[in-house]
This record gives sequence, C-alpha cells and structure tokens, in this order.
Amino acid sequence: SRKNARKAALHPLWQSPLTIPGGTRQSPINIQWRDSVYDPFLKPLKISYDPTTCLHIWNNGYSFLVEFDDSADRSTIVGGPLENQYRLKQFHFHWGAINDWGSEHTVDSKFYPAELHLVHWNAVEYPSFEEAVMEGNGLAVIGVFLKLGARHEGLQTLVDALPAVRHKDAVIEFDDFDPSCLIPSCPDYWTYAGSLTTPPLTESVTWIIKKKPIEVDENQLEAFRTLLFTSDGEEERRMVDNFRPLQPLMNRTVRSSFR
Ligand SMILES: NS(=O)(=O)c1nc2c(F)c(F)c(F)c(F)c2s1
Ligand SMILES: [Zn+2]
Repeated sequence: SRKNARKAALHPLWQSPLTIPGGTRQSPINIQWRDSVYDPFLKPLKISYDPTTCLHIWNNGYSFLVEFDDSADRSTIVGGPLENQYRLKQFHFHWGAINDWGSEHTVDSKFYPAELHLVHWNAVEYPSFEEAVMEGNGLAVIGVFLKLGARHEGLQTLVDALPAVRHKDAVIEFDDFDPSCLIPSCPDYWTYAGSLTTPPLTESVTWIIKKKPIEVDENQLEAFRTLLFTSDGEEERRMVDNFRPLQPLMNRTVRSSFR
C-alpha cells in the first residue's frame, strides 16, 4: 500500500539503495578484531599474477580500475578460504576527501585513508565474470588497506598515469604491471562472506582482507583526489569519498588466518 511504499534511502553517490531489501551478507563491515575467530584450517593464499595480462586503466565514474586479460588462467589466486582457483579481472581503490576516512572496511571502527580491491572470479565453475557476479561463490576480492607513510614506488607508476584518466570514461593503455607489489608480504588476513560494495551489490563475494596495510605518501593520496566523477565537458565533481557506508554484520562470523 502507499504507506508501506516508503522510498529506500539512496546513497548520494551511486543512487544505490543504502540497504538491499532481504540482504543478509552485505559489505563493507567493521571487523572487530577480538570477535574474529581463528580458523586453523584456513590455507595460505597463493597469488600468481602475470604482469603481461595487464590491459588498461579506466575511470568508470565510481573509481579508477586497472583491468586484466582474464581469458585464461594467467593471473590467479588459490588457497586461503577458497575452494577453487579464481582469475584476476581488475583492481580499483576507494578513498576519502581527507586522510581521516576513505576505506570501506574498518578495523575496530578505525578507517584507513584508502582501500585497494583486487577482484577475481571463479572461472572453474562459471563461464564468465558476468555470470560469476550473480553466484554466492562467484567472486573473491582481496582488500588491502592503505595508510599514510612512505612513498610506495610500485603505486607511483599507477599515480603517474592518473592525469590521463581524469574524466569519467577516459581509458589509457597500461601494461606490464604486477599488482602483487601492492599486497603486503605478511600472510595474515580476515575472511567473511559478503557482497559487491557498488551496484549491483550482489552477495557473491568471498572477502579476504589483509591484516597489514601498505604505506603510501600524501602526494599519492592527493593524486587519487584529482580524479573526477564527471565526464569531460560536465561541471567538475572531484572523485572523493567513493566508499559505501558500513553494513550490518547480521548472522556472520569473520574468520582470521592468524592467532
Ligand atoms: N567494490 S567491490 O565490491 O570490490 C566491486 N564492486 C563491483 C561492481 F559493482 C561491479 F559492477 C563490478 F563489475 C565489479 F567488478 C565490482 S568489484
Ligand atoms: Zn571496491
């Protein structure tokens, strides 16, 4: 009826619903360290990326994505909480207007200034990424926190390319980049069952959140903030605060790979 037809609250950035009706495993979440449960059966995560699978960088109006050739098992992850091998499709970041916030996940309610997501799909069980996005075990996303500190030399090659993708829909060729340089060597991670944090928000992601952050410097974070949500010719809106609000944990346990 009319009185029940209340409009779902929409997030200003994406006009996406803040909550998915019936959603039971939405992301991001706060990771309460002391509530996470050590699982001795969790395996180490095995990451094997081939830098020649790197294709291009593009600004999709939510973030900037570095996309990979996922037509074969050339850049993959296996092990950890995963039952299958997953193929790297793209990586992207979320960040804030200032260093006090920007990450999607929080640890003990602490925000980091930015968060990296490496998106993989289950090519063993599904024929395409688009199909995997709709399945409960379709995707595996590695989350890496960024903290303010020393300049990150590996990230700098990415930062140097950002002016070329300042506007929404801009794309440039980008090759020979190995994203494992952005992943901390410490093997420790948390893992939980969640969702995409941007539309279509599907509950298809096994999240693997690295415990240790990587360090980047102020200039590198500022470079992210020079990007635009808007296309060339539109009134400029700076690409900042492109993170989704925290979602309820509901009936989920966050497991840790470490004591
Ligand atoms: N922030 S996220 O959860 O890692 C994430 N969201 C999305 C998304 F909305 C998509 F449409 C998409 F094609 C993705 F590959 C991802 S990956
Ligand atoms: Zn993301």
